[in-house]
Amino acid sequence: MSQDKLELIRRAAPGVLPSLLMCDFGDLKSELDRLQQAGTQCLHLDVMDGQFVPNLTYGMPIVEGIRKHSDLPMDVHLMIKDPLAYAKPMIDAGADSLTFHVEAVEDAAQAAREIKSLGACVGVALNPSTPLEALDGCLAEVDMVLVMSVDAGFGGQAFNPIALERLQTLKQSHPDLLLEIDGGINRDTIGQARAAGCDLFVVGSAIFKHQDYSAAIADLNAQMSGGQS
Ligand SMILES: O=C(CO)[C@@H](O)[C@H](O)COP(=O)(O)O
Repeated sequence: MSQDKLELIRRAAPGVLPSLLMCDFGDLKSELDRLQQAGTQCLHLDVMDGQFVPNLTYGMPIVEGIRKHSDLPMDVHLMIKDPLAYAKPMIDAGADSLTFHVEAVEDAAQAAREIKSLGACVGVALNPSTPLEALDGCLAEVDMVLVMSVDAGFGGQAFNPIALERLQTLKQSHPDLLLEIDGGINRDTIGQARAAGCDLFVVGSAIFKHQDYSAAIADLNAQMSGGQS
């Protein structure tokens, strides 16, 4: 089952995952329709608890609401203090992939095993200030690594290039892992991240600040492949 979910997420690679953090939540159904029409293959959902990060977003009711209106795979990024307490409720609400922060748990390998046993694809995330070695004990247990290129918590921050070295290192040491990047991804940074080995590109501002999501995503895809828009 977790293998099927991994396959679902893998099918979106290489590709752009719109981060719903930046969307119009008052008009969520239209936003989902616009993203689907723009060719989105997978949605990225940012769950924040106001404790692990100084921002608060949403929980299971919104994830469930999105699931009712969209068949797209949902990649859920848990920026919360106690990811294991919410893993099953999030999966029941419709999450296909759950990513927890290595900084939030005592035993990342055990957390990954627990999430996988619930049937989801499992990812581990790390902030720019956390040493890459913090992942050493859990890489054999996860399907995906989310390399943060900003401090988790807010959209619209500047890209931190430390993420590029990390992607290169992980690609070399663990070529089978899915690699995802999140934060400050736009037409200037997406090509560098792809060249560093990244598979999935979470994008907020560089889609939602545009009126035309199709054009914005097409441009990001073109830049990702080193082409011109
Ligand atoms: O998880 C986060 C922030 O913690 C992200 O998903 C942001 O929402 C990405 O936004 P941009 O940096 O692309 O504006």
